[in-house]
Amino acid sequence: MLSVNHVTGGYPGHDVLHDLSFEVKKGELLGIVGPNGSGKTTIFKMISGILKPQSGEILLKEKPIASYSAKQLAKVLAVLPQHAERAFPYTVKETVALGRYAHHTGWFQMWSEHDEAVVQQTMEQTGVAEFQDHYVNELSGGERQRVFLAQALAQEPEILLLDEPTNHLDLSYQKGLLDLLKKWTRETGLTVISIFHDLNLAGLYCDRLLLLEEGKINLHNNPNEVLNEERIQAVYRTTIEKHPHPTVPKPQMLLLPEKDAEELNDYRIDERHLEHREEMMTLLAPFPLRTMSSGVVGSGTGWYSTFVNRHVDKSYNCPNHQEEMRAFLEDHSIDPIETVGMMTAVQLEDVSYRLIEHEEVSVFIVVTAGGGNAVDASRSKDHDFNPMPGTINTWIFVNGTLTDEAFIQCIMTATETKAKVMQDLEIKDSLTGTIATGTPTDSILIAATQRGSHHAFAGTITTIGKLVSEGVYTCTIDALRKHEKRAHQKGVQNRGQARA
Ligand SMILES: Nc1ncnc2c1ncn2[C@@H]1O[C@H](COP(=O)(O)OP(=O)(O)OP(=O)(O)O)[C@@H](O)[C@H]1O
Repeated sequence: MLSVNHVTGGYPGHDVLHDLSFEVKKGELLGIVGPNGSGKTTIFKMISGILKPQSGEILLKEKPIASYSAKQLAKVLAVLPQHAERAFPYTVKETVALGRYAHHTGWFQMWSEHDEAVVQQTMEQTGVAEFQDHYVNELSGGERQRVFLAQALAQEPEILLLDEPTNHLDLSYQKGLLDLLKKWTRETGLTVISIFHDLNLAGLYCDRLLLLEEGKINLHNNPNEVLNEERIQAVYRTTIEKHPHPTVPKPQMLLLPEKDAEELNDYRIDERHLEHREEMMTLLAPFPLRTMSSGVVGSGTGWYSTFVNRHVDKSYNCPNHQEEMRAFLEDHSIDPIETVGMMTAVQLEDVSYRLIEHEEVSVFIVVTAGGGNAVDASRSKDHDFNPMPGTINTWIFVNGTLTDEAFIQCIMTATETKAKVMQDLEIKDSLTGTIATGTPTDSILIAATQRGSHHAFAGTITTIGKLVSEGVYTCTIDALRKHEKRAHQKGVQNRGQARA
């Protein structure tokens, strides 16, 4: 659809673009990103024929841009400029109708039914139809932006150039506009090239991104490749972090205010963040932690800031326990999207937690445990599948930065430690009579602040491994003993009542 070949040029005495080459396919949504002054608007001006390259050429549908008359170009290409603030005393409908100019052959050509239908449709699509008789200069910035978008669409272009289209739009219109553009590219083959300052929006919606740096292409590739943390930090010269989007497989670039970044470096998750609420225990982190977990919600890997261990009755049996858990969290004003949530039949008062430190790193361990349902993993084939609410739930908060490998090793270290606790306390699998290794529905959470000291490994004898094994060992023993004591007291009580 569009081919930019070795384009160099800019303004008199000021070459802005240096040997730019890229192609845009029909139906593609290409995002142009880059710091202020990197040449985004300049390349737009060249594609729309306002500026001529000093060397190189731009082909639109295989014909040089320069060979199109203004009217021919307007039939193929429409532009929504950055500052769509040209307020003049026309009504919304009159303004949108100007977009039909390219389709009229003479001054006196009649306004056709098709013209009317296109104008009405684009006004509907952009949400401006309801004020079509208002004057443009009486609208808000966002409303005006949508009017000029409707005008560009009324041109029925094959390619649409948008300079920061979401600039004046509120969240709902940003999403609405970008969803619509994406739909058009897919369904009608409209090609869209858009400048974005918001890298997250660009990453969410664009098929590919063109990253400009000082008038040159730094990278032209899919969003995940372009939105690389080191690359964006270097090009934009600022501190950002790349996080996976919580619900769609797209990258999100997060800005960290310099001061906060420093403050958060030695931020420590500990018992200050732990809260007991009715039926549940929560840990609320002030920022999302990188997690790997086997929770009922928020399981797998992600970034979560709320951690819930919920008490349920032993008889809890729900066909869709994830959905039920989400509804439970919502009922308690907890956003399930932000949450790793687990269940346990153990009384939450019997929790055991402990912060263990070594020099600049610390680990906060929280365990609830009951051994009544224990199983020997080496004899699991002897058991029927009858999952009960998890009885050993282990939370490991690492106040430091872990690699993915260290996350996995943390899980191994904690699991080995738990099995050793079962062995040392001689907790048996009631079916096989052998020493158990855990319970069939135990859950684990590793959550790291990803700030401060860096740890590549967390096997048993590494710095992190030692903290994890010590914490998990002591907390699991403590939690199991508390649980056992409660069970014993309950047994004594029951026997007493029976005798009475
Ligand atoms: N009319 C002009 N005459 C001379 N130089 C200009 C003109 N317009 C822009 N420039 C210069 O060209 C360079 C690139 O500007 P351009 O507007 O293309 O950047 P941009 O990437 O769109 O920036 P922004 O993100 O700030 O909109 C800048 O150094 C700018 O000062």
